Order: sequence, then C-alpha cells, then structure tokens
Amino acid sequence: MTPTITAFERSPDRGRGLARDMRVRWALEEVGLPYKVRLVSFKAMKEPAHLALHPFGQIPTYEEGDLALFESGAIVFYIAERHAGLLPDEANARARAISWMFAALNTVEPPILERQTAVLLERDETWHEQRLPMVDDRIRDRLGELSGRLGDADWLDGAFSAGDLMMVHVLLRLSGSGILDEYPNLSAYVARGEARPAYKRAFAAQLAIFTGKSPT
Ligand SMILES: N[C@@H](CCC(=O)N[C@@H](CSCc1ccc([N+](=O)[O-])cc1)C(=O)NCC(=O)O)C(=O)O
Repeated sequence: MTPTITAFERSPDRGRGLARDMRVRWALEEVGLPYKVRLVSFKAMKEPAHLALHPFGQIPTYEEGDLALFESGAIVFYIAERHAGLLPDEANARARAISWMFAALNTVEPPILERQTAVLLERDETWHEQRLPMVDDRIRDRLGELSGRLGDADWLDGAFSAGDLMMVHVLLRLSGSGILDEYPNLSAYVARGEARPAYKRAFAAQLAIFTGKSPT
C-alpha cells in the first residue's frame, strides 16, 4: 500500500529542503518506496482532522493502511526497519546507526533549534545580542565533537545510514549561519549527503510544490 505523508502547502523556506518532511521524502527515495503527499495549510494543521494524526498539529505525518505516525525520526526509523538501504543488516552496526539517529535529534539538533528560536523569536529582546554568541558556542561544542569523530570518513559509521540522513538534515538547518563553514569536514559531509541521488529527488519534489510544478 502506497504511504501518504503530509507536508507544508507553502513552506516558509520556499521549498528549500529545511522542513522536516524532507527527511521522510529522502528516506523513501533511498529505499525506493513510492509515496503520496497531502499538503496542509498552517490553518488546517491545527484543525481536528490533522490533530487526530499529529497531537502537536505539525508536519510530517505518515499514513499507511490503518497506521498513522508522526515524528520525522520515528517515521524514518519505521521505513528503515522495513526496507533495505538505510540500516545495516549486522546487528551491532544497525544498533550504532540507530544511536546516530538519536544523537542527531537529541544531542546535535537541540542547540541548533535554540539558535533558530533566538534568531526568529528573540531578536527584539534586550539580551538577544548577549545570548546569541552563547547559543552559537554551544553549537560549536557539539560540532567540534562531531567533526572530531567523523574525521575524514565519508559517513559516521561505515556505510551511509539513517543516522547520516538525520544528521545531515539537522546540520543543513545551519545553512546561512556560517557556523558549519568553520568545520570543513562537516561541510563536506553535508555536501556528500546533498549529492546523493535520493536526496536530489526528494529536494526536487519538495521544491516543485513551492514552484507550483507539482500536483501534490
Ligand atoms: N519533532 C518533530 C517536529 C516537527 C516540526 O517541527 N514540524 C514543523 C515543520 S518542520 C520545521 C521547520 C519549519 C520551517 C522551516 N523553514 O525553514 O521554513 C524549517 C523547518 C511544523 O509543522 N511547524 C508548524 C507548527 O509547528 O505549527 C519532527 O521531527 O517531526
């Protein structure tokens, strides 16, 4: 049965791949699974029909038969568990790849989201100028450790995995901040992710919605 995901009707980033349906699209493209997209407006996201799918009134969601899932990490994991291409078969390598999924969401993404909040919602606060450098330094702490662990490897732990997919998408949220450029191996790592044919197909599909070149 073809799954259906939800995505922004009009993404604030003009379809540039930062909204989290991108993670699900990328995972589906990596495993070669066709999918449908239901676009939702900001208003519709907060109405009962969508809230029944997503308790926080957000996107993405994932529906397949009588299954309804929310949380991009959980959806990517669900896809990776059932289709080859995103998690190693060997048990220990598989478990480590899942650790990297959690690390992306639970260790690296939080300070990056702090920065988004600071820049988007706190600009007019008297303490904004003082706080932002502290937020940036907390991001640098994590990126320095991640950069050290990655070294000159292509991916975090052997072959490309769902852990890399989540980590690359988390790091992409730093686009425009200049911080990622301070870590050349992380910039190259993200570029490797973006160069993957599956990423490019996912990105093009999301952008086509914004440019109006896609029916869904
Ligand atoms: N933890 C959840 C978070 C989901 C989430 O944050 N969804 C956002 C869209 S992706 C986050 C996002 C939004 C916009 C951009 N952008 O650049 O325009 C980038 C990322 C959303 O629905 N926001 C609307 C709301 O909360 O009412 C997950 O990973 O699925």
